[in-house]
Parts: sequence; C-alpha cells; structure tokens
Amino acid sequence: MADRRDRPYLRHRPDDRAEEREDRLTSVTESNPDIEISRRRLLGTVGAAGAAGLALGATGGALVHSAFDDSPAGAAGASGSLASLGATHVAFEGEHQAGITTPLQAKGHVLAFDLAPGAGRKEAAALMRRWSDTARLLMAGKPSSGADSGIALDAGPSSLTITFGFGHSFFERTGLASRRPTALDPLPDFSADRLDPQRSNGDLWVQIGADDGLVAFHALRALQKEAGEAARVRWQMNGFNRSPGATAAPMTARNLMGQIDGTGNPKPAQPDFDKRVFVPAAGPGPAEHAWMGGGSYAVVRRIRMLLDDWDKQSLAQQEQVIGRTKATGAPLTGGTETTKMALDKIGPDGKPVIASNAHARISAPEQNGGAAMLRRPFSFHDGIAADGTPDAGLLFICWQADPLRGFVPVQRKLDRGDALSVFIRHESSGLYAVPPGPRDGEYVGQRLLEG
Ligand SMILES: C=CC1=C(C)c2cc3[nH]c(cc4nc(cc5[nH]c(cc1n2)c(C)c5CCC(=O)O)C(CCC(=O)O)=C4C)c(C)c3C=C
Ligand SMILES: [Fe+2]
Repeated sequence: MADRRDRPYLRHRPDDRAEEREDRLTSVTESNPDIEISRRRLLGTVGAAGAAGLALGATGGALVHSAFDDSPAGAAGASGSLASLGATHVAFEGEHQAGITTPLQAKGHVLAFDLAPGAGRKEAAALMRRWSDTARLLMAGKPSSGADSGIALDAGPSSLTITFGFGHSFFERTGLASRRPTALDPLPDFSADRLDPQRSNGDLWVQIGADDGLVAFHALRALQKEAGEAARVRWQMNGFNRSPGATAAPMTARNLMGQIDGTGNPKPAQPDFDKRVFVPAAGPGPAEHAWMGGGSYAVVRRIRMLLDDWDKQSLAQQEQVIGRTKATGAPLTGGTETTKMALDKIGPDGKPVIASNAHARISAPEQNGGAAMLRRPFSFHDGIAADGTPDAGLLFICWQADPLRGFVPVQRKLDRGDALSVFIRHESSGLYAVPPGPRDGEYVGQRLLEG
C-alpha cells in the first residue's frame, strides 16, 4: 500500500494502525447493528452519554482523537482529526449487506443500471466484483483503486453504505432465469399508480447513503465510472434526511409533510425482526434460490407529495389523515410516540378516534395479517414541476423477506382507502433482490453468479 505522504488524498484508513485496530469495538445496538466505532472515539466524544448517541451522530460536532494526528495537513481536515460523524465506519462484509438496518443517513443516491447490449453473466460477475472492491474501499474511508476523483478528500467514511440488488430483468440478461426467486415476480398494478417506466425497475440497483454529501457523491461517481462499458444508468434519484446531531436527542426522522415517520418499524431487538426482513439462511425454498439466504427484498417507490394541497389542511385534518399527532407522533388515542394505537377507541362523536381510513391504522400489521416491512426512506426535492408545485416527496424504500408478506398486502389495502392517497402520487417503482452481505474477499452476488 502506498505511503500516506505519497498519496495525500488518502483518507481514513482504519486498518493502517494496530493501535486503532485494538481500539475498535463492534457496537451492536437496537438501531445500528452494523456500525463499528472506536472505543477511544466513544470516550473522547460522548463519554457517559453512551454508544447509541454517537452511533446516531448526536455528538454536537465534537472533534475527537484521530488516527491521523501525524498526517500531512489536509489529509484529515485542517486540525488533523475527524469528528465522529466523519469517522463512523460501517462494515461492508457481514451476514447482511449494509444500508438495510444502518441508521438513516443524511444523503442518499439510489440508481438503477441496465446491462449493456451484449453483456451477460460474465460481464455482470466482473462488474459486481469491481463494484464490491470499490465499495469495500470507500466504506472504509479509503480512495478508490483507480484514479480517485478526490471529491471526498479530507473526509472520513461518514457512515457510507453501498448496497447492491438485482432486478427481475437481470436474470434473463445473465441466463439465470431458473435461479430467480418467485419473490421477485413483478409487483401487481395498483389503481393509484402513475408510474414512469423510464424511472422504474432496471437490471441492477444501487443504494448509496452517507452522512456527508461529498462522500455520497464520490461513491456515486466512482461506481458510475466502474460500470464502464458493462452497464448504463437507467435512472437515478437523490435524497436526503436530517443530519445526525441536528436534534437535541436522536429521534425518529420526519418527512417533508412534517410527520414523524418510522415509528411503527419493526425493531432489530424484536424476536421476529430477522424473519420479517431477511430471507432465512437455510431455506425454505428450492436449492437454486439458496444464494438469497441472508438477503432481503427492497421495494423502491418515488412517491411525490402534493405539498401545496397538504399545506392547506389544518393541523387537525393532517393528524386525522395519519392517525397520529404531528408534534410527537403519538397516536390520536393518547400516550407517547411509542404507545400502541388504541384502534378500538370510540370518540364522543361515536366514531373511531383513529379514523377508519387513517394511514397508520390501515398500514398497521394487525390490520394486514401481520404483514410488516422495514421502511428506510430518503426525502427528495427536485425543484419545481411544470405545474408550479414542488417536485418533492419520499423515496420510499422498504425491506422485507418476501414482498408478498410485506409491501404488497399493505399497499393493496392503502390503495383501496387511505386518507393519505389524495396527497401523494406513486411515480416510479422497482423491486430488487438484495443478496446477503459478502464474506471476506467475496463480491456481492458471487453465490448467484458463480454458484
Ligand atoms: C405500502 C407501504 C407504505 C407506503 C407506500 C407508505 C407511504 C407513506 N407513508 C407516509 C407516512 C407515514 N406512514 C406511517 C406509518 C406506516 N406506513 C406504512 C407503510 C407505507 N407507507 C407502515 C407499514 C406504517 C407503520 C404502521 C404501524 O406499524 O403502525 C406513519 C406513522 C408513523 C410510523 O409508524 O412510521 C407516517 C407518518 C407517507 C408520507 C407516505 C408516502 C409519501
Ligand atoms: Fe406510511
């Protein structure tokens, strides 16, 4: 490996120093099971406040001990040290790919590629190997192996995650149709769909998330370059979330309608979490689908919010649409954000307090035979549309072991009578098989492409 002085653009290199390696601990919390942070950083930043706060980025921007105190000026910021936001590193290898249970990041890019005409299994395997090599480096805060653009110069890994998936069409293109799981069958049509085929589906899907915009864009450019002649971008969407540390304490995200969004998500500590979100490592299902053991299915929808119409509603009307308060996210039946909704409670007017068409009621697992999904969205804003309204909304991304037991039944029900539906428009859609996390030296999807 090149000396840091030879390559001043080298950024955070967690494996360079034994001391740093020793200090590493794997912080497994309810919300961030795959984030690795240094014990020294924990002590140096949050101390008694605990790991969860740091992992969620609520450090108040404190500068901490750096592995680069002796690094040349510019290699890790003017002071030679990285804030915890920059230093946080998410592992590329693991049972599951990163970017599924990782806490929401502040910046995101989601994009789909189509394999180039004439490219097949061999080219796809080579591409996945190149992309995985690049993701491994960038997620560790290192430059890409080719001519690095320098866009992320000075920054640490910043919780970068890169997640790869395969669309339905990938399997024909690569001659692997017999190994395509039935869970990847196209989603049914929904009456409210206004889908743009150019911005839907695709052979390959990539999700990039980071807590720094330049780190995220750097990864985007690197992966686009690595695609070379093998694949072309079919569509790309850019999103954002609140920055870590923006709120006094870590809290559930808000969307562009101002609602607390994510409360009802299954929690990693719950006993059925894995069953709901990840394909079991050993079956069920035919052996030819075993490559997906430990993987998950992502449903991706660009959902436009009709914000001018939404903003005309009174606060009470907005809260009725969801069934929760805007300020705290508590159910309209009382309590705090985490209080269970009392769906049977009747108000003085003889009607359910949480209306029969309230979004949170209709989408609740108990109303859908237990169907549940892990929602992990980004907001988007692409300026003003031709009609003068904001082209903004939710890049809705949800994760499940089987879309027929997650997204599909819930969306079917929402499609029939969700009070929110007049304020949103589904504009694009994709369903992707996201293989398990790679082992050391493996590339994502190797068990499919070489199995
Ligand atoms: C088919 C799945 C879903 C789509 C599409 C969807 C769109 C969508 N949702 C909101 C805002 C909120 N959703 C909330 C809860 C909620 N939504 C879904 C599913 C879809 N939402 C589920 C499964 C749940 C959880 C239900 C539960 O377990 O109780 C909430 C309430 C807070 C929360 O639990 O997260 C809000 C707010 C928007 C704005 C939107 C499309 C733009
Ligand atoms: Fe929702």
